[in-house]
Amino acid sequence: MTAAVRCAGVVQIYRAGELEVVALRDVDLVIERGETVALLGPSGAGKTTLLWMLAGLLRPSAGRLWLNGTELAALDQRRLDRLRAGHIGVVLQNPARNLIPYATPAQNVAFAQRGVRRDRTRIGELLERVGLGGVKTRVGRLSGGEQQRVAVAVALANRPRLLLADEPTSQLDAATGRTVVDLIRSAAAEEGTTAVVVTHDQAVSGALGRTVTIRDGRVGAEGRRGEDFVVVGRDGGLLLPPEFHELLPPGSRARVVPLPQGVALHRVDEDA
Ligand SMILES: Nc1ncnc2c1ncn2[C@@H]1O[C@H](COP(=O)(O)OP(=O)(O)OP(=O)(O)O)[C@@H](O)[C@H]1O
Repeated sequence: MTAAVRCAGVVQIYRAGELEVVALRDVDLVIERGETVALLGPSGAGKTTLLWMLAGLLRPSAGRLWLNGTELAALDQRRLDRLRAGHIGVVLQNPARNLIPYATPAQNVAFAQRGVRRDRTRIGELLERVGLGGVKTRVGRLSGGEQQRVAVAVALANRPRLLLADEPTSQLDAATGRTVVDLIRSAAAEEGTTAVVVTHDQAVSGALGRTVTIRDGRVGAEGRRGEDFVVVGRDGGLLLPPEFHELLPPGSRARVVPLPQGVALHRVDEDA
């Protein structure tokens, strides 16, 4: 089956005058349809950059990117806009940025359905699920957490193939955060929506099917069912998890010892 997301050697370099920041270096990633992925990693690792790329808001400096088998670089702006409106739901870090402040939650979700089939039942259901059913207040007057929940409903308005959410529970308490995660999980299970969620919240990452940890612009680790694995990069490189830095400090030398199913790394001390 065609993967929902495929990144091959994706690089992003931001240029600010003389300065170059390499935000992503050779990201290889495949996400299957209906998977729910938590994108983890320290601040500045490149998570938001990767999300923006998957949303078609940023074109990679190098590398290739496919959504459901369609290479984004091959689309002209009109086709890209159509793909984004119909098939991609996005929750930005600051949710107020993609909401209409003078409209009600229901009007906001309805607006997301413009140009696509209007589905009033869906609007009501989504707002009910995020605890905002029947709320007639203008969105600009709602709290940050309520706006965040409206943004999730807006992003799911068209049963997107791909949901991209940047810290969608950052302003929610644990119980409300869980309702948002449950909604994302049921969109995946019932509608095949693939979700990529940037989060620092372990309750969120633990409830999603897979974790992908970005470190220093690369996929450093992946986890499933509570277990973390390192990922071998296209150059053969490995990013050792920080908890092993004491055993193998940066710059240390190690002997690579082959084993039947992989290799072991044995530190070689100076006098060995
Ligand atoms: N528009 C930009 N111009 C220049 N540098 C940028 C720009 N956007 C991001 N960066 C830099 O790219 C790197 C990755 O940033 P990004 O926002 O993707 O990280 P992040 O993992 O999402 O961080 P956080 O968890 O703090 O949101 C950082 O070093 C950041 O300073």
